Amino acid sequence: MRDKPLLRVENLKTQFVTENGTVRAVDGISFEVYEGEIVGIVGESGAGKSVASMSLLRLVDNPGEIVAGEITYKGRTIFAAEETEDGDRRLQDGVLSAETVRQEIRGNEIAVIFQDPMESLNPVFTIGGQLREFIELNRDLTGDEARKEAIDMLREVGIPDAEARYDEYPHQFSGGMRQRVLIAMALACQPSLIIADEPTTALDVTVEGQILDLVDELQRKYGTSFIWVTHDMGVVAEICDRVNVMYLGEIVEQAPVDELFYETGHPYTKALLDSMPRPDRTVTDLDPIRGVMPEAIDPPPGCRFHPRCPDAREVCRQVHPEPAEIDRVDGFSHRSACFKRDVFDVGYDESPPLDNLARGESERGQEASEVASGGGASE
Ligand SMILES: Nc1ncnc2c1ncn2[C@@H]1O[C@H](COP(=O)(O)OP(=O)(O)OP(=O)(O)O)[C@@H](O)[C@H]1O
Ligand code: NI
Repeated sequence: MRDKPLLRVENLKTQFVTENGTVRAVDGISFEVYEGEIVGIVGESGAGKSVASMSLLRLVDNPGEIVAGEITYKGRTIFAAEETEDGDRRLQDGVLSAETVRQEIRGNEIAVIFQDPMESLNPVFTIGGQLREFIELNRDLTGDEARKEAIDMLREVGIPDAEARYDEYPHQFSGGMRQRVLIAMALACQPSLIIADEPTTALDVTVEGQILDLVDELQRKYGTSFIWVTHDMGVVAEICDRVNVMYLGEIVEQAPVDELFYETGHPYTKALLDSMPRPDRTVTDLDPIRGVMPEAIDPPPGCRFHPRCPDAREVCRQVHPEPAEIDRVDGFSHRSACFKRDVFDVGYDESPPLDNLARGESERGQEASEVASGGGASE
């Protein structure tokens, strides 16, 4: 048995009521974060990664609302509600108020790093001033002590000449440097968990690699847990311990990172991996994922991935798969929501294959790439 998780999310649902209908952005996801691990949330644009991570601190913007599920952090209930029969939601007793989550949990316990540092940094104040003020607000340090701590933090995240650059403004820092400042801010309150929503996506790959190395190092030093949101399996491979793969509001696969890469359970995960550049294959070998992800407003019936899945069968169109445990590794579950595995007793093997668009295109795509590699593509 493992220790209790730091964070537990159960059957979380977050929706946006719009003119065109209800967007089921996050539709019943469950996962845990244990102490000291980096947990990835990966998936294509629109999968629900950001809404899911913002829901954890109840930071969903209007008209979004968490409609169901339970979020517990160190034994405190950040959110717990149930859908009533008439479709309303009812908060359970003992749930922290939104105010308490903002004051006692956010920053001190769970910090957030966003993709665009300029959203979090004020252009008219110096980097050092902002960091110092943040430290004064959140920790028992003032004046020179806070200044010294701010400089130490800048040094810690790899800002060269930290003392001199303390007095510079955000626009004098490169994108990578600004992202390092945000990491310093997140770490400044010594939180147990940092939620990072694609913080390296806008950076070039070299700088991205440096930031990922830094996070890895700091994670080891401070033992901080991370939730790392990305659309990039390369990033997942580099820093995550365990991974949640999201598709259209659902977690379709969940596994320790090596298991996900080498014992892939879900065709969507496989498609993400096949579309990832790797040193051992040429660009022409890359296999983009067929079709586009449908709208979360009107998800396909059955398995939501079935219209794009090369392995889809009739049963996949009719029955909706929930993630089920297909293996256990080092005490962690490997869950997949695909009927191909024997744990699902729904007659996948006897079910007729779907001759859908994805299959046709998949076969054509394969021929094309065979031709390309047979032609001796060099780059
Ligand atoms: N304010 C909003 N109003 C209506 N729908 C929204 C709103 N915010 C997000 N959504 C919808 O919720 C779904 C999930 O969006 P989300 O931003 O979480 O995706 P994501 O996986 O983070 O994508 P990306 O990689 O592009 O950041 C999408 O269908 C999106 O259109
Ligand atoms: Ni996002």
